[in-house]
Amino acid sequence: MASIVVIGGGGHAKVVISVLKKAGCLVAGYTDRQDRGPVLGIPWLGGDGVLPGLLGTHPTCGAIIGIGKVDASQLRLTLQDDISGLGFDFPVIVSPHAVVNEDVALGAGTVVLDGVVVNSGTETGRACILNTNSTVEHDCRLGDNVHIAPGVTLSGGVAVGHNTMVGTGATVIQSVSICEDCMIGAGSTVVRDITVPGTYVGSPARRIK
Ligand SMILES: CC(=O)SCCNC(=O)CCNC(=O)[C@H](O)C(C)(C)COP(=O)(O)OP(=O)(O)OC[C@H]1O[C@@H](n2cnc3c(N)ncnc32)[C@H](O)[C@@H]1OP(=O)(O)O
Repeated sequence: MASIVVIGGGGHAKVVISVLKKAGCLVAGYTDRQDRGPVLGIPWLGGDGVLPGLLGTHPTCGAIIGIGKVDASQLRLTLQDDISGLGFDFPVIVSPHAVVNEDVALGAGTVVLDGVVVNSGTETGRACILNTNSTVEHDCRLGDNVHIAPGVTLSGGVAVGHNTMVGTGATVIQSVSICEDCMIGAGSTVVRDITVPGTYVGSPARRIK
């Protein structure tokens, strides 16, 4: 049976491992710089240096990034690309408690956590996080490494560029585009296109950095 290794053993990894277990995946272990002990019963395998050897013992092993994202950094995507280069597949992980409707395309290594609704016609890039209880309405376009934080609502036809994070509980009205490398503050409301990378907060959201 194929198994999966989780990259990172912190808080986001815990959520991902819980979803993997519910989805019936066999989790081989997690990698991390430090031994955090078993995470939800899943063992530490060592640092990322153990990954090439793992393909020898677990030839059908896939991987998923268990490191969260609270900014517009590229780290998760860089890690995913590096580990893909070793020969690991990055499957799409969807919680059995999420709803992904017809005609949705999710990029490699994207995780869809509990309570998420993704509506028809939406596409995401690679390594995205659709976090707990977020809603991604119809016909949205998300780039690579986008984090839609818990409780966010993206209305229909929204576009979000690579590496952007939309913070907890934020709302984006229909047909708005947010460019790459942005940080949208928790609880903000985005009502106009955002075309310059930066940090945006408030209702309506305005650039502060
Ligand atoms: C499962 C999980 O936990 S996933 C993680 C989810 N986490 C999030 O969604 C975090 C989102 N992050 C935020 O909202 C942050 O406050 C940020 C990134 C927008 C700003 O953080 P920083 O860059 O550190 O800015 P800082 O805290 O210095 O605030 C700058 C100003 O913006 C204001 N501000 C910061 N965040 C917000 C916000 N969300 N809404 C309105 N105003 C805000 C501050 O009050 C401050 O105003 P002041 O200068 O008048 O005092």
